[in-house]
Amino acid sequence: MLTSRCIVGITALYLRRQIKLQNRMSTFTRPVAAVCQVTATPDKQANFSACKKLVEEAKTQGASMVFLPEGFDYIGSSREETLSLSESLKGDIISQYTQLARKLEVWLSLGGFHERGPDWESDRRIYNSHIIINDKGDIVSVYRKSHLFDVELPEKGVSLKESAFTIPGPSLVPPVQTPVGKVGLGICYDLRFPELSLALQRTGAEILTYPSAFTVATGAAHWEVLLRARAIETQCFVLAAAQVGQHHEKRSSYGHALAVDPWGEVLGDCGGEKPGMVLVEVDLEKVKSTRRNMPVQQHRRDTKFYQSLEES
Ligand SMILES: O=C(O)CNC(=O)[C@H](CS)NC(=O)CCC(=O)C(=O)O
Repeated sequence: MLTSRCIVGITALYLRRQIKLQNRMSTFTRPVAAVCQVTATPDKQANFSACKKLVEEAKTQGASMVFLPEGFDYIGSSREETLSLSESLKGDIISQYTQLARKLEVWLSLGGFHERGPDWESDRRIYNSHIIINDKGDIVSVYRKSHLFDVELPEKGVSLKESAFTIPGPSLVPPVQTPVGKVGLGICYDLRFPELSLALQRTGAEILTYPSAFTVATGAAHWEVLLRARAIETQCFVLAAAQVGQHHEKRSSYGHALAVDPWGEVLGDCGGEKPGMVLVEVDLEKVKSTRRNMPVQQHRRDTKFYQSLEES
């Protein structure tokens, strides 16, 4: 009796282990994206170490592309500090990341790099740049944030003037083919402009990315609603890495790095407390079936149709 119960116990354990293994393997049937959240400070080296750990962990867990937020390099405590810490694409920070991508053979979305502008020596202005690095360590795309966050919300304690140090990007960039799908590039505040997401969708995006450093007040009110709306309108996956928590005495971010599927369902949420990541399987069949079943892109009228009210 005792013996047989024992065997039953062991068999049950064995079966449970098999099921676990099967579940684990089933999460690997599609390419995996890691959507990260960090608490960057003005300390660039510490920020790199923290991001590197997340990238290594994501790779170990099977991710083929890792998404880091706006300000992954640093969040400065003053305009002066933000400017003086900036670098060019050929500087140390980006070369550390290209080496990391090459060594781990993983793709990276670096969500908002403080990039010295073309006339840095004379005007000390930067771009806010979203950089895609492939698994060989090459920079394959650079998108420069086109909508700048100049916002005063006195009753919410929000006052930021991004244009005081940043040049608006000159253009959108075409979606990039990656191991998880075709990725359209935005940054943070760009999320509020559906024109941008539609333009990316029309040119082939299957995944939209909005690496962010949302304020706590605007994040609580708008973040998830906007991300899900962009996913539903475009029938794309939306992956949004985020900054979370306190960066320095004057600034905190909302967190909740999010992964949303083309139906608008939240697949993963990093919460509002601490750094971390969510791993999501990107099943591009979901993009196809959502678009097939409800072909809103085909139902959309031409641009003239929507402008007709302004002209009359
Ligand atoms: O300043 C840096 O170093 C990095 N850049 C940012 O943090 C940017 C510009 S201040 N933040 C946002 O766009 C927040 C948007 C937002 O919170 C909203 O749209 O509600």
